[in-house]
Amino acid sequence: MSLPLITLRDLHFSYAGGLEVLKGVSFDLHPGERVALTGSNGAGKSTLLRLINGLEKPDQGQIEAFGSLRQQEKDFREVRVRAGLVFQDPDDQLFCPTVAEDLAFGPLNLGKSHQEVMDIVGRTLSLLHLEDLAHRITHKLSGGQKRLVALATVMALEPDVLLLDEPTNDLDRETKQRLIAILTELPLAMVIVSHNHHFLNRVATRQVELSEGRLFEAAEEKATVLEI
Ligand SMILES: Nc1ncnc2c1ncn2[C@@H]1O[C@H](COP(=O)(O)OP(=O)(O)OP(=O)(O)O)[C@@H](O)[C@H]1O
Repeated sequence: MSLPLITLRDLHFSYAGGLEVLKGVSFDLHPGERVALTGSNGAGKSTLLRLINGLEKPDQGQIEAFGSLRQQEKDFREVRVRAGLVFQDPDDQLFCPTVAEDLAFGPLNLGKSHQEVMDIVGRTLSLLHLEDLAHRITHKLSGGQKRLVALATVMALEPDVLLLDEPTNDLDRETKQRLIAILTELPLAMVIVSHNHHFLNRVATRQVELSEGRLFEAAEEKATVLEI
């Protein structure tokens, strides 16, 4: 198997003044893997995604991403673009007046030309079947629509890895099916946090569980790892 995109080594983490949430977590994410990250409420799943993305820093342990050790804030700028985190609450992700502007914000910030950005926005909306929402006012969208648009804003950065925190919340059955089809066709590695086991069984190639601050590999691997 190819070299991992992300490696976590013996991560320990506590929020200020709180109990230790992670007590020595090690994990490799390989190209093409779609890893289901499960665990009970408060187990530390969102926290682990935030650590991968550098939004929290470990008390102890190492994070390697895309071939480099990442320690300081500046090391994580590239990681945040290449490992796109879709937050549990879309309102944390969407802040522009319209959907198209929200999608354009990230690529414009990366210095892409107006034409490139227009192409990316069009391509991403079409990939997620969201063309009809392009000129809608973001804060007036439904919960499910916001969730898909939040995913689109991350996809517009053309990441190598997706970190998805509860991606099916607010989605109706049909939209969930559409999301399953989209995710399983994307040639990206993913870590997917969800309590929806039906969804995870359809999408994930591997499952890990966080329990009492430690990460356990599920005994059986699911569908074969996507070869890319
Ligand atoms: N900003 C914060 N400050 C202090 N404690 C926090 C903060 N964010 C989360 N926690 C605590 O850290 C623990 C892990 O939270 P986290 O959100 O990572 O769990 P989770 O597994 O994603 O839970 P859920 O399935 O309910 O979304 C919880 O006890 C939570 O209360």
